[in-house]
Parts: sequence; C-alpha cells; structure tokens
Amino acid sequence: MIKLQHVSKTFRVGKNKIEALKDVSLEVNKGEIFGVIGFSGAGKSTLIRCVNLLERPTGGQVFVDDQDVLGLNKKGLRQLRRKIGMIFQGYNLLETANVYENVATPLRLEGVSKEEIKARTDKYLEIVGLSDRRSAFPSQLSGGQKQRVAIARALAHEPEVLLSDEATSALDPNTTDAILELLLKVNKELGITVFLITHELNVIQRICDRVAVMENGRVVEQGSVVDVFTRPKEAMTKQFISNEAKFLIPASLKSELLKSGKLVKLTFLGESSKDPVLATLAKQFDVLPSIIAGGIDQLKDQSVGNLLVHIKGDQNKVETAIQFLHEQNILVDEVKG
Ligand SMILES: Nc1ncnc2c1ncn2[C@@H]1O[C@H](COP(=O)(O)OP(=O)(O)OP(=O)(O)O)[C@@H](O)[C@H]1O
Repeated sequence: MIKLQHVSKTFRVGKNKIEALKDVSLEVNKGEIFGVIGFSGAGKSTLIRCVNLLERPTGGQVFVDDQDVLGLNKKGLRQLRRKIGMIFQGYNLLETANVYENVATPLRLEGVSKEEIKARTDKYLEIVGLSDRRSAFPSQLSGGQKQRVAIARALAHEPEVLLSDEATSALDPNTTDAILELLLKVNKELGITVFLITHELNVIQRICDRVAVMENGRVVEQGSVVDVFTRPKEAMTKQFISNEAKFLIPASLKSELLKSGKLVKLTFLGESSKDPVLATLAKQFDVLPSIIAGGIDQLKDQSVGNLLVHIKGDQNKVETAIQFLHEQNILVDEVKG
C-alpha cells in the first residue's frame, strides 16, 4: 500500500545541512496499522509527511498503491491526496466554523454534491460519536472531541489510508485510549490502512500490527509489534521499553536481592504462560524462586506476561536453573547490579 525505498531528506538552513531522513525503507501493507516510534527529532514527522508530499524527499522513492508519487503532476498529486487522510496533534480545525462545517467545508471545496456532503458528514460524525455536537464550535470542545472532528473530516473524503501525526500526544491517558479505540474501529470496520507516528510506546502496543523504530533519521529496527518489543535487538528499542518503568525496583532492594541470589526478568508469550516453570525450578534444580514483581502487557492481539524473579540457592544450581529457563519458550533477561 505504502512503500518507501531508500528515502532521504536533507533540510538546508543557511549554510547548515540537516539530514532528517537517511536511507529509510519500509512498507505498510493494505489493511494494517503500522506505527513509527522514536524520540523527538528522530525524523518521524518528516517521514510521514513524505508519504503525501507535504515534504518532498531529496532522495529515494515513495509508492502509494504502486504509484510512484514523486513522478505525479499537480492533478495526480491532488488525486493521491484524496486517497490519503491525515490527522495531527494540533487538530487543525477551523475555529470559526462549527463541528458540522469543519467536516463539510473541505468537501464543498472539492465540489462534492450537496446531498453527498450531508450524507457523508452525518455518517462520519455518527461514526466518531459526535452527532449530538454538530453545532458546537471547536472552542466548546475537549481535546478528544476536537480530534474526533478531525478524524471525521479526514474520513469524509473516504480515504484508503489515514496518516496520524502524533494524534494522541496532547491528550490525557483516558482520552488517548478512546481515540486509539476509534482508530482501531476505523481500521477494522472501514478497512482503512493506518500509518501513524508517535513517541508513546502505549500507542504502538495498543493498536499497531507492525512497528518501525527510528533514531537519528534512520529506521534501526522493524517488525511485528510482538517481536520487536519482546525481543528488541537495538539499544534504542530497549531504551524505549525500559523507559516505560517496568519493574523499577529501589536500588537498595535490588542490591540486597543480588547479594543473596540472582534476579531474572521473564517474559511469557502465548502458550508459554501456562507452563509451571517456577515450580519446576524449585523441584528439579533445588533452588528457591520467589516473585518480586509481575504484570501483563496487552498488545493488540496478544498478552505478554512479565515476571521479575529472585532465585536463591547454591551458585551452580542457580546457574543451571537459569540455563533451564533459557531453554524454555520464555525470554530471559538477567538483571545485573
Ligand atoms: N522544515 C524544516 N527545516 C529545517 N529542519 C527541519 C525541518 N523540519 C524538520 N527539521 C529537522 O529535521 C529533524 C527531524 O525532525 P522531525 O520533526 O521529523 O522529527 P520528529 O521525530 O518528528 O520529532 P518531533 O516529534 O519533535 O517533531 C530535526 O533535526 C528537525 O529539527
């Protein structure tokens, strides 16, 4: 659906060159939700804006539906943009127009017939849950409601793809969840492909099928959300995950536990969560495992269990027990001092 091949983008500011994108290649499949995550300045906004040519790449190729976007003339570009809706962190609503007009006006400018404008505006305000606020002005709406208007406005053009540039970044956690649910519904029920950028791990975990991790203008890692976040290879990805404050234990407790044994973080996926591994450790290896902390991460289609376990006992036995854990269908990370 969207294919970026060796895309680069260099901004020139006076005598300085800023390489915002360096040889970025990725593919977003039809019907999926694909997320790009990275810290501020990684190049995410520049990347997503290269899809509908709000930014023009300085190198590489961009394809949407197998169409070479960089070769399009003005008319072709207009047609392309009709296929691609976009929402932003700042909503970009017309402050002087009410909710209905915010959705209807761009359709009018496109020459859509009166009846069709009414039908589509009604339909998409219903889908985003704002039918009863059609006469309200943006200043009378909450952030979440404003983003819903922006989503209805994007959907009213009946796009094949929705680009989301940090759409939930300005929202509180509950409102973020509600907007993410709406994006899932848009993807599932309307069959719209979603390509989003975010700096929030939660957004990726909750709704994305696949993810690319960006750092300094490059994609450093990409794959399914389950793979990338349970078996992160790159330091940047690991940093994102550890930033989520999983199992942050007080330093004093940690050093105490490490004096009397080993600490391991176990990650259970799918079927592995049903195996009685801790009981097996105690029985088979004569060690004493105890649970220090635990939790479950809900990914889009799968839950992932995490346990922080302290293993006490004879040093060799503890080593053998950890070796046994590595041989199971579990991800094992030893926590060092
Ligand atoms: N129009 C521009 N002119 C000059 N430099 C730019 C421009 N747009 C982006 N940049 C630079 O390109 C780099 C990537 O910026 P970009 O906004 O794409 O990153 P980001 O990951 O989206 O970060 P943020 O979430 O903070 O926007 C940054 O160094 C930024 O300063």
